[in-house]
Amino acid sequence: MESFTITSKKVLTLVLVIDKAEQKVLLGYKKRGFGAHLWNGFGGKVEPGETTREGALRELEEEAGITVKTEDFKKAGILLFQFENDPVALETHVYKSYEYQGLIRECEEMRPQWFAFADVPYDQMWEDDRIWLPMLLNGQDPFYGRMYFKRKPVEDTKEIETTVTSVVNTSTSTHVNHSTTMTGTSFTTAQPKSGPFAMCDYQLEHSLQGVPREIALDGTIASFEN
Ligand SMILES: CNc1ncnc2c1ncn2[C@@H]1O[C@H](COP(=O)(O)OP(=O)(O)OP(=O)(O)O)[C@@H](O)[C@H]1O
Repeated sequence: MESFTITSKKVLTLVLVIDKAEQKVLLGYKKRGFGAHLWNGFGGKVEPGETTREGALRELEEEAGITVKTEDFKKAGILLFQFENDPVALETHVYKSYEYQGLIRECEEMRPQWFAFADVPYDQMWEDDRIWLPMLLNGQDPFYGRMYFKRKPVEDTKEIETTVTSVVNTSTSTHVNHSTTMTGTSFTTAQPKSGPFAMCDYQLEHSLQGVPREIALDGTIASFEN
């Protein structure tokens, strides 16, 4: 994991609004920027002077036009995204709400749409979403995950061979180690076509006793929320 060493991190947010009665989740189609052409929750960078909660609520209002009351807004977990040969990790604070106020509307960055839990378009989302989003939808939060990404080769050749070298599965944690032979970039069925990165490894712990507040640079949980 030498090439995945990190020296700093950027703090991001990701918000999932859920209609529990209808078993639907609100996602947004990202029209531009990082993760363009993928469906995802709403969120973005936390601005100076803002808490992660404030940043998450602001992005939800900007990108989907809706607000959530503080008491309904729950921290679901933290995901640390690490990229090969990039010392800056993305520490993403994930929030969820079963309630919202206002009218959902599109903006120049995001097109919101409701999806039944069974119809979430995982093949058009970041690859890590299919790992943690089902847990969030099933109420198995709080969770903590670390996801590792490699840049896809530029040339668009045909095949990709993926070998699962180790799988460790316990009731509350999953660790999968993929060794990927990067002979091609045909990520057609299982992976997003448009993203320049491929996930090569991840760790996830869910149903944690507490809600992680921060991840240290060595990847461990630095502190829990009170
Ligand atoms: C690598 N695997 C990933 N899996 C799932 N989600 C991911 C992600 N990597 C980034 N994300 C999310 O994508 C949004 C980017 O936000 P991003 O557009 O960069 O921020 P912001 O809106 O502040 O940008 P502008 O500066 O306005 O363009 C933000 O919610 C962030 O949590």
